[in-house]
Amino acid sequence: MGDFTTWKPDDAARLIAVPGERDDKYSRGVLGVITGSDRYPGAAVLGVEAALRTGVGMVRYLGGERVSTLVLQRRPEAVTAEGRVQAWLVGSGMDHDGRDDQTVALSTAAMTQALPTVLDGGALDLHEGATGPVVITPHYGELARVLDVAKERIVADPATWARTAADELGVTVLLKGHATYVVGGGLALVASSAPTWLATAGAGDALAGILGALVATHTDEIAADPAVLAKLAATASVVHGLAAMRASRGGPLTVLDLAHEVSGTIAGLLASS
Ligand SMILES: NC(=O)C1=CN([C@@H]2O[C@H](COP(=O)(O)OP(=O)(O)OC[C@H]3O[C@@H](n4cnc5c(N)ncnc54)[C@H](OP(=O)(O)O)[C@@H]3O)[C@@H](O)[C@H]2O)[C@@H](O)CC1
Ligand SMILES: Nc1ncnc2c1ncn2[C@@H]1O[C@H](COP(=O)(O)OP(=O)(O)O)[C@@H](O)[C@H]1O
Repeated sequence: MGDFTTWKPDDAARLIAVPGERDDKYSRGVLGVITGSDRYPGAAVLGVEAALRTGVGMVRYLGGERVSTLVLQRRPEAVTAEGRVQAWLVGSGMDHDGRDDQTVALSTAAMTQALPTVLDGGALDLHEGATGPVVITPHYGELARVLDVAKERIVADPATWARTAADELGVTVLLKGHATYVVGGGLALVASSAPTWLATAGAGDALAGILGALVATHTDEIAADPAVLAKLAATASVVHGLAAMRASRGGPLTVLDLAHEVSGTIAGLLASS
């Protein structure tokens, strides 16, 4: 993996924000989430579930009525009213070619608040209008679209393309695959703790939720040091991979089972650090 540093569970454990006695739901961090669409409503449910399992003061989900109803049916903890947030997660399950007016307006407003933002799925191109630090989470096909290169070139050398993307786009890049490469803030990290059973629809939506929660609970640290965003991205990948191991137990997994295992994965990381 060349000059990429392997990000290990011990490293990840240091990037978990444990609430203090004086913390409340607001001081811990509020994650604003603009994900899902009528075409892909499940992506919103999976991302919110994974974010809450990662630990965050509040998830504020903003989306269409149908998707909001599905999110609330699964997670009544989610707040669906607009309000202040510390970080954004935008784009998982967003219909890239058919973003509706409400989604465009919400996403555009989110991108100009100078807050740390995770961009996934159908919102990867919104990094251009962002005023805050951005981490994008493409798979190979999505990065090919963003950079307008053939997917085969990225498949052949993902580590190099993760670097190229970070340089060209000026954002932190988390490039998903069996090994996940993270480049940003002067760091080049790789996480490869995931079982191959993780190659299943919706797994990336859960990863985005995990990362969103980690970002929302570290906004002061990100403001102080841009490299923290890359460390959080690699941590999300490690947590995701370990939770997938626990959900899999050597066999197939479902993404909700993975999300369920995130809480125990984090407890395990903290206990062994
Ligand atoms: N339950 C839900 O609501 C779910 C919602 N989801 C949401 O759906 C949206 C669309 O996501 P998507 O990845 O399915 O399609 P899209 O971005 O158009 O891919 C473009 C092309 O890229 C390729 N390609 C794809 N994956 C690849 C990979 N891992 N590694 C390498 N290549 C890969 C493939 O090209 P091919 O290999 O066929 O040439 C594909 O045709 C997105 O917002 C997501 O969040 C999903 O998470 C599923 C569960
Ligand atoms: N062969 C593999 N081995 C381990 N993990 C994989 C493999 N292929 C994909 N993954 C992981 O599964 C997830 C798939 O995400 P993504 O492609 O965005 O799917 P979706 O859009 O359906 O959620 C990513 O976290 C990626 O790192």
